[in-house]
Amino acid sequence: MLLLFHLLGIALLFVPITYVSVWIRYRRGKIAPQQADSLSTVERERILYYELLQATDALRESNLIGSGGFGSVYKGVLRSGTVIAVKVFNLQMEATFKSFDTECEVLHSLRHRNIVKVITSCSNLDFKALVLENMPNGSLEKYLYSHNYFLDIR
Ligand SMILES: Nc1ncnc2c1ncn2[C@@H]1O[C@H](COP(=O)(O)OP(=O)(O)OP(=O)(O)O)[C@@H](O)[C@H]1O
Repeated sequence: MLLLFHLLGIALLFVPITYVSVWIRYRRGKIAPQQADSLSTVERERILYYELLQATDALRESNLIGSGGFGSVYKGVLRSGTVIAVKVFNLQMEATFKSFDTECEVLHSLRHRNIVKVITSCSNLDFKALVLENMPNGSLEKYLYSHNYFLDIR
């Protein structure tokens, strides 16, 4: 009889523990796909290659703003009317792939009024570009190292 009480006690303990652990596993399982979903939403928000071509008039020479160590920057206008700067990475150089990934990662995680904002990116096997907020006053470098440009800091 005593043994029966013991077994009943164990069973009574076992049932809620099992229930709680199954519930925790179920919640974890439910949360993981939600995170994946939100990531894929970010992916989906990436701009399409043809949209970038449309915005920059097929990377027209007259839209070229400047060039840097890893590629060229073009001015463009999205269908919404937003003026953008498209940094197209030169994939001829091996280091460019790493630079694109690093710039994506760093600029996406930084948010400051003095740091250029990354609107989105466009990436496939043979084309990589960052869509940046357009800085109409151009490079800070020219203000820092030229005698002909002055910043109005009043
Ligand atoms: N968001 C922007 N808005 C307007 N012009 C920009 C923007 N980003 C870059 N530019 C222009 O394009 C030029 C090239 O920029 P880019 O970032 O490719 O070169 P960088 O600043 O020398 O950096 P890196 O060589 O490391 O890529 C800049 O000097 C600037 O004149």
